[in-house]
Amino acid sequence: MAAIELDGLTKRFDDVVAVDDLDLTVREGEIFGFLGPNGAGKSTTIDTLLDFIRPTEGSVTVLGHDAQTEGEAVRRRTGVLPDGYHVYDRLTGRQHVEFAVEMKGADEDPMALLERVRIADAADRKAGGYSKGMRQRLVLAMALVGDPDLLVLDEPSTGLDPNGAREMREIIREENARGTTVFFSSHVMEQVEAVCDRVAIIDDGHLVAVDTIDGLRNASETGETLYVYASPLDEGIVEQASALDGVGSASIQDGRLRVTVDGVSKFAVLHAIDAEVVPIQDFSVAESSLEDLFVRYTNEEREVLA
Ligand SMILES: Nc1ncnc2c1ncn2[C@@H]1O[C@H](COP(=O)(O)OP(=O)(O)OP(=O)(O)O)[C@@H](O)[C@H]1O
Repeated sequence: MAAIELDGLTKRFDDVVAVDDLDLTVREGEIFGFLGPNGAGKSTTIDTLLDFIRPTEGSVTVLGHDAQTEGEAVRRRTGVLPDGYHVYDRLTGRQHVEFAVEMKGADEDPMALLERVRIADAADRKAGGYSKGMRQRLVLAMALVGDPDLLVLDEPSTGLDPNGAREMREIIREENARGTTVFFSSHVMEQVEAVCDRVAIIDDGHLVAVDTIDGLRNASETGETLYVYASPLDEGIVEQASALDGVGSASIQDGRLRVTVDGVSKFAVLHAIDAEVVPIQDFSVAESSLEDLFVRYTNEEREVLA
């Protein structure tokens, strides 16, 4: 059974089409990244999963339940870390979790949940004194009450420092290892690349890609990026390099010529740069990051629509 099944999901707000005919399947047990630039439709999609927003057209099925007619069953089995969460400054961490346990009619030990999100040592401090990362983990502990089968995280790394983001990734992995499907939205590519089995990219309400990160790399043929050390480097050189066969894009970055290679041998491109554009002093090769892929997919989509 799929953890999430969107079938022709469309949501219009007056004349704004926030989500347009979205088909998407998230399998049970996956860590699934839902990527898109600001305003792409991520939060709107997430809100339909929990029946906070009703689709204009299409259907949403979560853990085998219809999100509209069986919303309560969905919410019982789903833990949510919302984008705009807040904590009560004057209550302790433990009190927050106790409250969530009571609300869900569960019988879990709040301390065990706080341990899972690694803030047990601050359990009896007031949440008003927690850092942003601690507050977020506290809300995550509340989302974990009732042992959800699906965890929905809306932008879980926003505003976290690198340590906080890493810790969040570790917690996500641990929860997944306990058997929980994780669906999280993000525009922080690094976060998604490090932890996801598959990703979907959405732009302007449309689904533009669904695949593993390796699959996206192969499909977009942006297998590699070359960094070429040469002198002189100027816009004329960039223009000449862009025009070479097999070059996706060229730019100057940190004093190097950055060239993406599209479906041809990198050596052919290096040779052409050296022979026809500028003598190469040195070079390095990097695999495309998800960030490159993301920019490419979302830009292509805009070009198609233009
Ligand atoms: N309640 C609403 N009324 C009118 N328009 C809305 C409403 N909610 C969202 N939209 C519009 O729908 C589109 C998608 O918004 P949404 O918040 O789903 O994007 P997002 O991908 O979550 O963006 P972000 O990364 O900025 O949170 C945007 O154009 C937004 O302005």
